[in-house]
Amino acid sequence: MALSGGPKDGAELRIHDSVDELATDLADYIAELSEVSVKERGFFAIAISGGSLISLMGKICEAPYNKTVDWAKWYIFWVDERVVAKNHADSNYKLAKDGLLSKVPVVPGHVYSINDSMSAEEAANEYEFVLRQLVKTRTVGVSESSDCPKFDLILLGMGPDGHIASLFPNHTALDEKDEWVTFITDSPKPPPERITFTLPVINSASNVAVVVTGGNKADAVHLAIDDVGPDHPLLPARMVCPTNGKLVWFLDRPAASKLEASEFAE
Ligand SMILES: O=C(O)[C@H](O)[C@@H](O)[C@H](O)[C@H](O)COP(=O)(O)O
Repeated sequence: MALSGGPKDGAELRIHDSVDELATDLADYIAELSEVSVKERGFFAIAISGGSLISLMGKICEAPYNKTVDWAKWYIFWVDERVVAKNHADSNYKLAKDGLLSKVPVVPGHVYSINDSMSAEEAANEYEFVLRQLVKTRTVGVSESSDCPKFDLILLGMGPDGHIASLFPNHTALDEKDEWVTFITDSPKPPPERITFTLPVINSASNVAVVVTGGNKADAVHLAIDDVGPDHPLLPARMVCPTNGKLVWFLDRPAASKLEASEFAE
């Protein structure tokens, strides 16, 4: 049974008894948002991360979703990417292509992978340029309160240190306010060179989901969600707070095991 609620800034928590149950709920959530966006805007602009998120999203490629989702209307982006060749084992594009995109009829021209023949800085600039063109045509929406793109859905994982996308604790990339896409060359999680959406872009989305499983992330989940006060480190995941959008945390029991909010305690 999923336990839902929202102790922090209107965020919704969906805590699941098993990873399988979480994966089904996540597929339902994505399919529903896709349907709403296609109905309202004619497109579904979705940005995905790397890591365990991709296998947790796997059910979206299975029945019934593989037949019911309007795949032709999907426009797919990466919240962050490692600066490696697209066929490299570390590539987030390769992970998603092998695990998801090769299994459903998405339109190849709607898959916005990062240019892998450039430096991190050039690739970030080019990705932002491409996004700006798509915002002009409204394929990707535009935020009412900033000049940022407004993705229909941004899907994030979270590391045990509380990083999301390629935004790591205490890194200067967290302070980036002007760029939509930035780059880092010193990622504490290998590989070191990455490009990433900035916080203003993540927080301009209509919907953001953070998908976290496993007891090794329970401390970070607690610090990201509970009312811990200023003496604790401000984790990047805690800075996810959509301005006009909706935030949902998908957690399994081990990841949620250190949450203090009484209604979520074991
Ligand atoms: O490219 C990356 O490294 C990711 O986009 C990163 O932000 C990931 O989502 C988290 O590190 C969680 O990864 P796991 O779910 O595998 O722990």
